[in-house]
Amino acid sequence: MSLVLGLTGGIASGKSTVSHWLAEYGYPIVDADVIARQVVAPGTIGLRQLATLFSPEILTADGALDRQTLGRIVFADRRQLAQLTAITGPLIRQEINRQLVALKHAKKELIVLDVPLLFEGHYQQNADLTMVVYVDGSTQLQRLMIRNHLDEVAAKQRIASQWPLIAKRQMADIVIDNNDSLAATKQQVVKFLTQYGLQK
Ligand SMILES: CC(C)(COP(=O)(O)OP(=O)(O)OC[C@H]1O[C@@H](n2cnc3c(N)ncnc32)[C@H](O)[C@@H]1O)[C@@H](O)C(=O)NCCC(=O)NCCS
Ligand SMILES: Nc1ncnc2c1ncn2[C@@H]1O[C@H](COP(=O)(O)OP(=O)(O)OP(=O)(O)O)[C@@H](O)[C@H]1O
Repeated sequence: MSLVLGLTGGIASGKSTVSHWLAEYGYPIVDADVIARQVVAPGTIGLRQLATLFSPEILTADGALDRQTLGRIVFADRRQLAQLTAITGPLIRQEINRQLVALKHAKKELIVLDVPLLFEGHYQQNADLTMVVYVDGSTQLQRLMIRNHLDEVAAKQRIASQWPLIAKRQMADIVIDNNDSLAATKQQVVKFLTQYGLQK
């Protein structure tokens, strides 16, 4: 039987960093952010629906999704974010379920379900264990501002569009503290793998 690890955190808390390490160990990753891009790729129903709902400025000259512009719109307006999620959410869920079924069928020992909105979207029901990558608010804000070239107001809006990270930490089976160095974080991931007999 496969062990499904629901991996989550807050925006820019270090989820992808941890999932890359787990992928290096050879474990398959079901990555909601990657799927979220696939379901609105050029030519998809998802993109057509977004183009109808939002203003034409969300499309680039060659008809692809201008993610930066859409991000600016939806993270500044909860109503529009809800409209976006109403379109992308079911498409993402369907593809996540499809990948999980295929990986379980292939009897993968560990399947990593990497979903930023794991708890908000009740995806923990699909997981045997949940892991939250945690950082303090000030570190999260700083890393997000640097990575996405956002000012403080825009970065705070993005953080506020998700459940507080501290609440997610309380809900998790396993907490990875990513406040310090990457090496210190990796050590915690290796400890988890060892505890569960997954160190290859
Ligand atoms: C708004 C979009 C176009 C911005 O794209 P961009 O490339 O700038 O960001 P990216 O997709 O890499 O997301 C970065 C992070 O933003 C956060 N985030 C994304 N979508 C949401 C959302 N609907 N609500 C709260 N936080 C979100 C996540 O922490 C995610 O890891 C994009 O995030 C999107 O299409 N979001 C809707 C799809 C979705 O709900 N994704 C979450 C997967 S469950
Ligand atoms: N321990 C660390 N020390 C310094 N920088 C870090 C550390 N961990 C992650 N980072 C940096 O912080 C940023 C956010 O990390 P990452 O992209 O892994 O977060 P995420 O949770 O996957 O974000 P998102 O939900 O937005 O996709 C990245 O620029 C990453 O390089």
